[in-house]
Amino acid sequence: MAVYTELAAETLEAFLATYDIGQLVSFHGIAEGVENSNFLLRTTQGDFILTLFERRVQASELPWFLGLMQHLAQAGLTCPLPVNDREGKPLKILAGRPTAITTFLPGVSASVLDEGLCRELGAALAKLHLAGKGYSATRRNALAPDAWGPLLRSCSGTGDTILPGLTSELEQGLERIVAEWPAKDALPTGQIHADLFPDNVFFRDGQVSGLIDFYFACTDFLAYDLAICLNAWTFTDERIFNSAFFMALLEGYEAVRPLSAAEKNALPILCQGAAMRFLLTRLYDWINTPANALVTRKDPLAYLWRLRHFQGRH
Ligand SMILES: Nc1ncnc2c1ncn2[C@@H]1O[C@H](COP(=O)(O)OP(=O)(O)O)[C@@H](O)[C@H]1O
Ligand SMILES: N[C@@H](CCOP(=O)(O)O)C(=O)O
Repeated sequence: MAVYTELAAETLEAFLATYDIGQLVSFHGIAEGVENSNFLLRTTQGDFILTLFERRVQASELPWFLGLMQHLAQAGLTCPLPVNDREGKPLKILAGRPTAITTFLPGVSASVLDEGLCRELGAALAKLHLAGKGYSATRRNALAPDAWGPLLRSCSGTGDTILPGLTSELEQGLERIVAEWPAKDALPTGQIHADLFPDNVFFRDGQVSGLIDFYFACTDFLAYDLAICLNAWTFTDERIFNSAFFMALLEGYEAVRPLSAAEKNALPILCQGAAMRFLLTRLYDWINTPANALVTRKDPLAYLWRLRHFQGRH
């Protein structure tokens, strides 16, 4: 999260008056994250998260995300729950943005990863995939391979200012990924989180205690979600691959949901695709983040090193 839209206390007080969650005690913008504006609200009834949806999220898709969170919570996962206003509405408009209040989850994300945490995360991801089964509404992945070419072209010219030769390296990498990407019905699909990075997972006593940030969730290959996590969790210092973390994450996942042979075969290309997807959105954001926003841009090159690793180049 981040803060792109500032809020005055009076605006927030008036907004909260349409809910039944007590009076505002304090609030502050959350600097972590990059997508939406987020505030931690303390009211006389407890803590809540206020999200103003800013960027990649389509307002028409918000009911799907909120419904997924509700479904997963009912299936036993710990994730934020949308809070309804007095009229029973979970989605409103504040400062011209679609806005939701969700429950606050206690817990902290891991600042230093280890094999045990990777194993736990793998198991939690597989449980999410199983729990998502009963949620039948689908959402197309707006950041699937067909979106990567246009995203790269929209950054053209800028890539090489970050690293000479980057644009042509990405064009070649992308061509191969798109050519080898599994066909639509080649692998099991379902509801995927699609952004289960360490900052979106809370742990307590070494066990996963909660998952947050479902606003990239979509219906896609389950093994692609695993590939995203293998990218995000198994490199230290942003470029050093840790094979023990990789194996632990895979084992944790397979202890709950064993992979099919087709999924195992596809994993190398799915890992390349996952690296490409985060590299491209980071590259786009590197150029397009407003200078006055409370946000820390993420380094695109951290995912170039991952891409090269999964391409077998070191
Ligand atoms: N439901 C929640 N409970 C507790 N903390 C939260 C919750 N949602 C977000 N946060 C805090 O806000 C930070 C950014 O949230 P995140 O959902 O990752 O943002 P974004 O939508 O921009 O990706 C998290 O790292 C966490 O500290
Ligand atoms: N995980 C993405 C950025 C968006 O996620 P957030 O949870 O940090 O807001 C990345 O690392 O590129």
